[in-house]
Amino acid sequence: MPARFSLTDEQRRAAASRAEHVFIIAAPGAGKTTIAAERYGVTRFADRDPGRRTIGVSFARSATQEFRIRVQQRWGTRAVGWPHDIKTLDSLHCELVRHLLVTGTLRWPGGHTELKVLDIWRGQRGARYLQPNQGWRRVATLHGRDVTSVGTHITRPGYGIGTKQHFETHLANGLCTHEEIRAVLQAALSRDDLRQVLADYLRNTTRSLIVDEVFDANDLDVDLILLAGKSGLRTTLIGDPWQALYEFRGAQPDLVPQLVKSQGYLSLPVTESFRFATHEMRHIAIELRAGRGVAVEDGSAGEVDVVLAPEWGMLWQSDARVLPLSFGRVDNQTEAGIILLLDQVVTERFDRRAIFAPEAMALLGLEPETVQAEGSSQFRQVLETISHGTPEAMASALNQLRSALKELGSPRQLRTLPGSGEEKQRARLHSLAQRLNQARCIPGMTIHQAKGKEWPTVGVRVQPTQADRIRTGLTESSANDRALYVALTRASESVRFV
Ligand SMILES: Nc1ncnc2c1ncn2[C@@H]1O[C@H](COP(=O)(O)OP(=O)(O)OP(=O)(O)O)[C@@H](O)[C@H]1O
Repeated sequence: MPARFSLTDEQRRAAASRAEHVFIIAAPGAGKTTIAAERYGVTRFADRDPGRRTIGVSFARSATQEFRIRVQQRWGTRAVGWPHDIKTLDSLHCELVRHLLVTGTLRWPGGHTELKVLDIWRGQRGARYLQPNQGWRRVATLHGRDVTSVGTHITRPGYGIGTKQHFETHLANGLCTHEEIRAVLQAALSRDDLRQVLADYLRNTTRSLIVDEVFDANDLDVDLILLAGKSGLRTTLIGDPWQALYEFRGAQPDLVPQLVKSQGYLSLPVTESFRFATHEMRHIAIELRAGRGVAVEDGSAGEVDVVLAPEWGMLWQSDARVLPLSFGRVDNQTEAGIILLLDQVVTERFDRRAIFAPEAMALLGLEPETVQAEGSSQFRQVLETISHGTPEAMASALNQLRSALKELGSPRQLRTLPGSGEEKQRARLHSLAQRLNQARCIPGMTIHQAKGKEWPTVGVRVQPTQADRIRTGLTESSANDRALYVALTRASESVRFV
């Protein structure tokens, strides 16, 4: 199937290079995902090596889905049929650990070889939101060939399990999170015998590995790519160091140049960008990348297609025409219920889902099919109540919402929240009520959610200190500056502070 447009010479050279290890570095809109999809097909159909696959990986689920869609549009659905695949790095980790378990190389508690892998522990028995210096948490480790657990100091805030008994019971039930998978894989890679088993597996199953957004890789990912290269896989790394955003997952953009150097990658820069249709945007993109400051004009929410901010809270505090796609992390069942309420509103307004809606349903123990079939009329009544806008209306809407969730089948005890918890939820409902009266709303999302996407006009909402950084110049080594760079380069026509 022909491409919808002709690739440039730079893009074609990058996609079709015969070098075993290729490193493609490209600016926003220069076609990284386009090239990744092209190269996927080139290696997938060129290597007549039945049984050995071409595998494409990326980090976020949304980016992986985009990669898959582009491949299917370009090469047809067969291109990703077995044994070939496009998946997240996290699912490749799971596949490798599964191999170690089914071959008996490692033993999981209870003898499990098929695991249920959660994103986070939240909602599971014994799970708490743990803050640094709050004591110990359990992590998975290897003792000989057995997966077991050990206590460690809490260094990063997040959901975890502090007690040995709860943690090991989950493991013995075949339940874990991606963090346990990463810990086991990391421990396996640090042992020569187990590393060899993984190298053999990669060599026997895979011919070509294509990594999109490689600057989001953490040390484990980089080690795996290194192992893949050493095991004879053709490896392609594609990315932009200015767009590394996954610090929370341990991204270490500095490791990529070391990897590229140590394995003799052929570097192929792709410079021409297709995103920027105006002089204003071309100027902004070039100046920011050169570390120079730019003047971004002020505008109003009414004149942009989307509003981006570093945090969800900043979006809710902005113009009432901005309807954010989430409230952020869901900490309790009432918050989960409010996300489902928001989900109904954003689905109607924008034909897209609220961020964290699936997690909210899981936390409430609700079946997505039931919520879809029966939730709408229940949530409509709650929305009708909050539209009155009074504090009393918000309080009674919360009770109404809790009853609705019970009726939809939530097995959870939906209680009134202690302390200022209830007030916080009323404030959320009030913010949502303000949006319901608007004739037109503009979607709002965090910069992380906007990565890899583009709109004609983009509104950016930042703190005064961040606006100063944009005026004086950004640096690639600062995670905060990189996020600002990603936000400002999402627009094809214009960007405004809102
Ligand atoms: N050779 C080309 N001719 C015309 N349009 C192109 C070409 N290559 C890519 N594009 C278009 O440019 C846009 C950006 O491409 P793509 O999303 O692949 O870039 P990207 O580098 O992954 O962007 P980002 O860095 O923002 O994630 C897309 O709309 C794509 O269809």
